[in-house]
Amino acid sequence: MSTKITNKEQVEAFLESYDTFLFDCDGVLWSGTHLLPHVVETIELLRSRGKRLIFVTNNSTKSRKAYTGKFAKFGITVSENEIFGSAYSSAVYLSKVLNFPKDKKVLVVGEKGIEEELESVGINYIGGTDPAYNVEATDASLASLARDESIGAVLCGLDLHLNYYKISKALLQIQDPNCHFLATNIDSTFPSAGRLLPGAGTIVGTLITSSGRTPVALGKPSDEMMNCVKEAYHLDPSKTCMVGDRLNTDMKFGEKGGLGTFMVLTGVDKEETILGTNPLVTPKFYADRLGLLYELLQNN
Ligand SMILES: O=C(O)[C@H](O)[C@H](O)COP(=O)(O)O
Repeated sequence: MSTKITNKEQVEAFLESYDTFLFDCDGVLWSGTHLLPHVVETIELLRSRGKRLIFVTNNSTKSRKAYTGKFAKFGITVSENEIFGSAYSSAVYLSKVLNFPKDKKVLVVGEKGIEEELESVGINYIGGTDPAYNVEATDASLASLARDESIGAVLCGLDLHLNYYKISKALLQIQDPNCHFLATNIDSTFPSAGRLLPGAGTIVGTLITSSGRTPVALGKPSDEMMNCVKEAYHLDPSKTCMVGDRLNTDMKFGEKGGLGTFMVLTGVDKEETILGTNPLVTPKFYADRLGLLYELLQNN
């Protein structure tokens, strides 16, 4: 049974239960370029109560460093080490878990965020935002594709400049079973300006369908990401709460990791889904929006 937070006493009890909050970003703090109501005030409230905040996003288009800029534009001061994105999680996995060889390269299907995080851990890559991959698919360009033995992994995330040539190149590589197939995340959609847009999972899906392979996914709700976050921040799961807008990523991630869970209704999943029969996860708490925590405390 999920508790809906609707009054001041519930907010106080909720805040008392946790000392660390993991925040999803899209659909919780903002929707595309639109900041959600009283988010800044709620973050300030939590900081004033001495809470530790970590922003855990599946959006791989920006690196941790670039994310600090996005937060700043919204008037939220966040340091780089408070941000943990799926691009970084993927870079850590390649470097620490796979010990990715120095003489091999990662073929990136994705954006600058992935490139910058791979650079931060010293991993070589090709593809990504390189204009040389903006190639029209013609008989000639597709015939010119050849498997590159120096590529040891394909890492696929949200790619806003996707094209058939790039996908064909990635498929050619993962047809070799020795080439790792990784996905930053597999979200089917993400909220932007009140609508849902196709998520990284739809792009990864083209490679899953064409190759018949399943990637190792490194965003929420993967254990790989949770292990990485737990190790980086020495979390006490019983005092940590995952805040998100989506059952199959954020809430699942929190539940599997043994954390408290708090869902807001400003993103992908709605109240009917939580209250319906057999929801995928039952969040411990939920509320109409994150900013309500601040708003309810203003009432006498
Ligand atoms: O990659 C995507 O599909 C989106 O960027 C992703 O869904 C956003 O993730 P969130 O910030 O909600 O974790």
